[in-house]
Amino acid sequence: MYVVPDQTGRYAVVTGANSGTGKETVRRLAGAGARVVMAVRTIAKGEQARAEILAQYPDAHLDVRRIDLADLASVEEFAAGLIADGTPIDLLVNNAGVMAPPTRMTTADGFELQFGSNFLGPFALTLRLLPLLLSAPAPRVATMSSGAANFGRIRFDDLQWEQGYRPAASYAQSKLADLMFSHQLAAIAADRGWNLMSNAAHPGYTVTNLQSAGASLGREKLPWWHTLVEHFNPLPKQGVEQGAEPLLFAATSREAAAGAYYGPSKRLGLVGPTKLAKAPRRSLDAQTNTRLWEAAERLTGVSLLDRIPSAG
Ligand SMILES: NC(=O)c1ccc[n+]([C@@H]2O[C@H](COP(=O)([O-])OP(=O)(O)OC[C@H]3O[C@@H](n4cnc5c(N)ncnc54)[C@H](O)[C@@H]3O)[C@@H](O)[C@H]2O)c1
Repeated sequence: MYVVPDQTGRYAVVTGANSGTGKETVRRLAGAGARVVMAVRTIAKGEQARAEILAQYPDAHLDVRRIDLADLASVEEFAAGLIADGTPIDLLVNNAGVMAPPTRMTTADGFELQFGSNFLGPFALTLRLLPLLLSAPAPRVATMSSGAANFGRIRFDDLQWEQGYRPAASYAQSKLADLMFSHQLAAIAADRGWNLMSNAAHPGYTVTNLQSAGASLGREKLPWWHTLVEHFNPLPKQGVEQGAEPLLFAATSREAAAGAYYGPSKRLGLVGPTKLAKAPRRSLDAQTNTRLWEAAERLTGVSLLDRIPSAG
């Protein structure tokens, strides 16, 4: 079991903090002494998770705040709240995500739901919080990708899946985009001499709400392929305590490195202790990563130069 080093004095923001690996990440960060902003879409669910964590760690400093990553105005409002507070952010954990709505859905801004909430929302959030991150002494941005990134391809000619939506391929694209974003942020930080560590993780196969039926995704019942996977799947699965470890390692370990990608080490990389994961080749091409970054700046209207006027 990975032991999170002392986080006393560190201020963290975790998205998707009310369930799954996000809630476990908050629990372990709080247990190690961090103050944590629990960024959630539904305040009541966030408060419920907060109460559960406080039952274990009564002295934890947990602040539940609303963000909808599928709505750029909500991302801006959330960031504005933190900017108004002015507290330097030591750690941003881009954990939240959705998987494979059976039919094409869109965000408030008209983006395909997975590309919008798994990649563009976190992209805008990270850029908006950069000034607060860069005012912390040793800031980190840990981003949750997925083994699905291995099967992803960035469809620059149809990022929003307007020509033939495929749920799993769209999820894979969004998670590859997360990894490319993490690599590109690390490259930018190195280039500009920022003391900011950007890295990424994937949780292997972890039992969470991600795979459940959910009316909010238009999924009254599980997709057929998921039922097959559940019944015949010989793949190992793990609980959130284990599944959150690569992300916690990326976010807190003194051995973690900028630009690195972490995942479980055993049985097809789906379970087991954390180790460096092999990033898909497609996530390592600097030119393509720059192209994706520029597309994200255009689509979100949030750019690096706006955030850090003196940069460049
Ligand atoms: N569980 C797995 O096996 C697995 C595998 C690979 C990657 N992942 C990744 O792990 C991360 C966490 O997922 P999980 O497995 O804990 O599932 P989960 O469904 O329990 O957690 C996802 C969280 O994201 C939040 N979220 C979704 N859309 C949001 C939005 N628009 N705005 C704000 N929050 C939003 C949800 O409310 C929830 O709290 C995701 O990024 C997912 O892609 C999970």
